[in-house]
Amino acid sequence: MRTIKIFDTTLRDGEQSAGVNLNFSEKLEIAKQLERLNVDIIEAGFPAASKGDFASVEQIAKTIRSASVTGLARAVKSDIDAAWESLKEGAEPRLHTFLATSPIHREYKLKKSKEEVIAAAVEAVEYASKMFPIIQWSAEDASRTELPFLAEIIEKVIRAGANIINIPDTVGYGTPAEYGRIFSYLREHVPSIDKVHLSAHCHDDLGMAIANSLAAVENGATQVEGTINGIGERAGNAALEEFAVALHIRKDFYGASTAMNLQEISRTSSLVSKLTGMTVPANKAVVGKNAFAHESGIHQDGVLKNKSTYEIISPELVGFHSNAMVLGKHSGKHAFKNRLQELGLTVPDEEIPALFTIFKDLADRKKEMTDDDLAAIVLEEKLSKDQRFYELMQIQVQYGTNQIPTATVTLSGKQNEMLQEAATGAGSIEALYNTLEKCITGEVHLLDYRIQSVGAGRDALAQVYVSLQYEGQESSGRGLAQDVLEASAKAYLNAVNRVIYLKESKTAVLNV
Ligand SMILES: CC(=O)SCCNC(=O)CCNC(=O)[C@H](O)C(C)(C)COP(=O)(O)OP(=O)(O)OC[C@H]1O[C@@H](n2cnc3c(N)ncnc32)[C@H](O)[C@@H]1OP(=O)(O)O
Ligand SMILES: CC(C)C(=O)C(=O)O
Repeated sequence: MRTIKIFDTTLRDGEQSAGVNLNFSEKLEIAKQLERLNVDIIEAGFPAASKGDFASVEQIAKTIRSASVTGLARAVKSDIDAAWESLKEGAEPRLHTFLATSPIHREYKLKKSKEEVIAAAVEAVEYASKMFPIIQWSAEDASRTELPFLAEIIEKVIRAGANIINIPDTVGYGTPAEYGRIFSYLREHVPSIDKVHLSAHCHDDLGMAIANSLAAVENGATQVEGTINGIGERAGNAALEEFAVALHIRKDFYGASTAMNLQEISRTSSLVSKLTGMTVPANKAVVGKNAFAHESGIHQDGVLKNKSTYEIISPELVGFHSNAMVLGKHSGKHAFKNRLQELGLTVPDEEIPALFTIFKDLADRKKEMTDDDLAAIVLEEKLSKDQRFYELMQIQVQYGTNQIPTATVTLSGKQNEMLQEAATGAGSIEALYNTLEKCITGEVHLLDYRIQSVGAGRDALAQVYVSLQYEGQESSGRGLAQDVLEASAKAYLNAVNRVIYLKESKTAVLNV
């Protein structure tokens, strides 16, 4: 089994993502997490680019001990000097220097002939080798470079002292077969190729960064570069978490793995996402919110019978510890009951059908049911079942910017009688609570009212907490509903019902 080295460039190429600007301490935080993830090389920045970049590369090099820290430099002496100054105290100082080789870049950007490009690259590597023990040289835009010229310049930079040769697909133009062929071509046509490591660096402009990286591995690459969550210039880089998990899951096919601590993937991904502000799409492979979610009944049934039916990666493998099986309107009783058990909610079998009806009713209106939703509806149902003296049947609230809010409420009362009232208030909630007060026998004083959403999203459930005084007794109540007003009414009634329940229980005890 070959071990592929992981070169993380989240802090250099990743930070080149439009709109991303990490400060010193954020970069350090990410570098420390990358160390926990156990990547082999951390490209901490481009030291010559700015004082800030220099300082963070320097600090990261001094701090990180178990990974090799590197910095990028053009084929320019002052860039290489800046890189050395910032990296020299690292555990294993390593330079990453590059020069474009493709005809497009030579002609339009560098304005250099092939000979001039070779001379500049060789000079930079020779200069760097007086300082750095390890030098990586990259042929920028390698995938659009004439292969014989690529082989020629690579042979010369190896002789000049480069230890790692990187073949970037700078603009994400290569296809897997084509990109893989570059590696096999170089292995055949560069005489000194066995003295160096070959590295793949792929961009995702055509969505092929991972496929290309894997093709490179099949054709002899021993190092793969990329970023966490695939962030980076334009469409981004190869997502390292996807690459490492692909190798792990398909080691039977690739015969290769990485030293990455896969359990740290979820934490690393969420840290990078938080600090860069680049949210991870829900359907993103390996780290997306839905990556381990099974929504439809047939899939859920299959997974419950044997996970391997629909799950090739376990969430635990990459550090997700909760089962994210999404329950929704297409779910069945098996999945529902199973989820309750996993949440530690013990519900007797005979109560499952009633709960399932409530759940389905809500799921019809809500996109998906989270664990919090499930726990909330089950607790609501379980805990208030015996305490329903006043029960909400219907509410109607009229509200307009220039109108007096008016509420109409229908309740079922203590003796199952129908109670109906209407009242106004300064706002909708006050109108509602004034109406409820008219329905209920006895005096009610509202003491506190709080509302919060259960889970996220516009269709999140509303959880209302009230505290009130009913017939001289303080009580609190909870109400859960998709609508704020309904949740408010339920919370109010729940608090009143608790007082009645307490009084009735005391009477019952006294009567025994
Ligand atoms: C594919 C990649 O991701 S490469 C890395 C890209 N990352 C970055 O560019 C971020 C950091 N860059 C910077 O801060 C700035 O571009 C600096 C500090 C490096 C240079 O800034 P400036 O001196 O203002 O030059 P500017 O960026 O406008 O132009 C780049 C110059 O470098 C030259 N150049 C580009 N690549 C190389 C190279 N590998 N070796 C030598 N020269 C190079 C360009 O031809 C151009 O030269 P010119 O001024 O003679 O035309
Ligand atoms: C500097 C090189 C490696 C690069 O980032 C690219 O070509 O994409």
